[in-house]
Amino acid sequence: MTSRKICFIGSGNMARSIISGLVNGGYPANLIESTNPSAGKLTALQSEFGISVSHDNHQAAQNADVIVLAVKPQLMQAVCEHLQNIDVSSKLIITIAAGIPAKRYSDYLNQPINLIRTMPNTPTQIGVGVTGVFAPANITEPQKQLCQTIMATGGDVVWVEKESDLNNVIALAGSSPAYFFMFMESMIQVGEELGMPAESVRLMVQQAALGAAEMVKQNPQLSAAELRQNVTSKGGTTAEAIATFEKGGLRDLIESSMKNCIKKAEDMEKLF
Ligand SMILES: NC(=O)C1=CN([C@@H]2O[C@H](COP(=O)(O)OP(=O)(O)OC[C@H]3O[C@@H](n4cnc5c(N)ncnc54)[C@H](OP(=O)(O)O)[C@@H]3O)[C@@H](O)[C@H]2O)C=CC1
Ligand SMILES: O=C(O)[C@@H]1CCC=N1
Repeated sequence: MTSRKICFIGSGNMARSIISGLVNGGYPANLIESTNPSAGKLTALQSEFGISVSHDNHQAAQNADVIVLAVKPQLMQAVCEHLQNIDVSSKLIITIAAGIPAKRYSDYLNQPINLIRTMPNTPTQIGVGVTGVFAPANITEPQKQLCQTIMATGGDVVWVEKESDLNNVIALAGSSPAYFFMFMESMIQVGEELGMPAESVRLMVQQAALGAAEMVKQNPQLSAAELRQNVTSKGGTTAEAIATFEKGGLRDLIESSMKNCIKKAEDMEKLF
């Protein structure tokens, strides 16, 4: 495992997920620092993962070999401008922000930089995440390998050749855990309205989702459609549920949701 010092600028949901993946994946906690303006998240990260924490972005970035930019896109410019007088020529910068083109960061930092753009997702916190990664042409193989090592502690890593493909990654993986949570949220609500005990309802929905995902994973020779058909007895109960989804336009809805997700990322790129 690498011995590079990593600092996270911003300690919100996604930084926490990556830190959790890193520490649980064996990355030394004493090489990780995370910054945030408010104290609560820092205290929690420090006690849970044993990492260093700070309110001082500048000092943390100065001390790090790898800087992970993990603030909201609209704060990114101001956060980077505050770091402008740090010489980052020997550092690797990894951004996780949606909707900011890689080339903008050298303007924000006012110097040439080594930056890799990534799109992780929150299941990274339990080691089953997936991260899309795009490296601009100036990034070296050792820098790519370092990024791969860091992001792989949280799960799978998918490298994309074209930066624009990262917006597809957002729709497929970055944002998509929320789609599945919403599906489960709705099922849990119905189950509870049917009068089943909340704990049993959650267990059934959770295990059905987990089991379905695991079956996709363990049966690469079968398409998702075939796995669905294997559940669906002719004239049976599942067929009725699926027909209701079809009639309600679920497939069109999924397509337009994903396309709107991509469009939002593209629109954000025009703003930054
Ligand atoms: N959540 C997700 O599933 C994913 C998010 N991303 C990207 O990750 C980034 C962060 O998103 P997410 O973690 O969800 O957002 P959060 O709001 O949870 O985290 C952002 C954090 O940045 C902190 N912050 C605000 N200002 C500063 C500052 N000046 N210096 C340092 N930290 C600061 C905030 O602190 P405070 O709350 O105290 O203001 C907050 O803790 C975004 O760019 C997003 O596009 C990418 C993939 C997936
Ligand atoms: O919702 C967002 O903008 C971020 C990016 C992907 C997941 N969360």
